Amino acid sequence: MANHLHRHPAISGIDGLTWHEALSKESHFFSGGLGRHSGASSAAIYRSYFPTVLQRWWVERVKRAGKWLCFDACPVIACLDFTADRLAAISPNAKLIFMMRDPVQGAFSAEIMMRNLGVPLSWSWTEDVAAGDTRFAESPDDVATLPPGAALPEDLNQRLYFSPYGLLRCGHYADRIAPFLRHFKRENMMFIDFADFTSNTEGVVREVLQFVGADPSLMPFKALPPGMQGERRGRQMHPSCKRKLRLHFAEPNQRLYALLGRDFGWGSDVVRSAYVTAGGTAALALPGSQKGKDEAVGHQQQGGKEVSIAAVAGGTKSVPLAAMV
Ligand SMILES: Nc1ncnc2c1ncn2[C@@H]1O[C@H](COP(=O)(O)OS(=O)(=O)O)[C@@H](OP(=O)(O)O)[C@H]1O
Repeated sequence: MANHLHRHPAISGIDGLTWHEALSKESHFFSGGLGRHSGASSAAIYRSYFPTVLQRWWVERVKRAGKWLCFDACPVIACLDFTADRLAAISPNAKLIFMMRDPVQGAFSAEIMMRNLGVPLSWSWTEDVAAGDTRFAESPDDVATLPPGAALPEDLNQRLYFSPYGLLRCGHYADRIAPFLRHFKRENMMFIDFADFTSNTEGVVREVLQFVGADPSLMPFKALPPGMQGERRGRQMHPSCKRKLRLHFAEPNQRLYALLGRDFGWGSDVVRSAYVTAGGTAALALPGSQKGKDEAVGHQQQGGKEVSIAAVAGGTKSVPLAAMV
């Protein structure tokens, strides 16, 4: 999406760094790109990431392409709850676009991206689920309500990117959207299913242009290669891990669908999951059931492995994407 928006004559991205393609679309300002004591609350400093007002003059007066718009396609903005009020203080009328991918796919994409960058992760979604598996252990989110201007924890990025639960938390979309709903008008927020973007890229790009107030007719659509594509190099999520993640996300996904009044259909293959309990009795767990309860009921220890049996019932990541300022 960022690559498409860059093509519009009225839209500028950030003036990014060059060593990785992510840095030409993502400021990482709110997650401490300028240091954890930088406050990440200053409008002037945030503005310095973007082209100068000379660009506005060029776009609006010379090219006559409409109102000049800038965007920051930094997914961590929406992964960190404390960013909502900082962003609102800087740009209260920003248009927010949340592009959300099936969080199971998103979690694997995140691991692949980090491994391809050479990050030595101590865990992998390619491994079988084991008894007491720490990959799914909940960790506290002690930065959720960090006050504006407060210093960021030194290990914020490690927690966000390197800890499995840090990544899973990003996929609890209803919870991540909630702070933004408190600080921004609903009509300034747009929600996109990544699957719609990939299957109907032109249509979704056009909708985004209309939403932000850019004239779609000024940008003839062109198919582009996927941005930030992660080479799999034969790596696959372990089936047991995938099932466990499906169950992990079933309840947060249902809350997202209720919040937005729209069923994204992620993991519809595990609509009903029958587990074998330790006593050998099958228990039915529905995606809307209470968080944590499913796992307590449904997993059996067999030779040190945790076993779940999913009954398939029909059918077969963020991320949040951009803040327009
Ligand atoms: N047009 C199009 N079609 C299909 N897939 C696409 C497209 N654009 C981006 N992608 C896939 O999106 C993943 C990268 O997303 P992001 O650029 O948002 O990365 S990040 O979240 O900012 O890290 C990354 O997913 P994976 O390859 O699964 O890792 C990209 O391949």
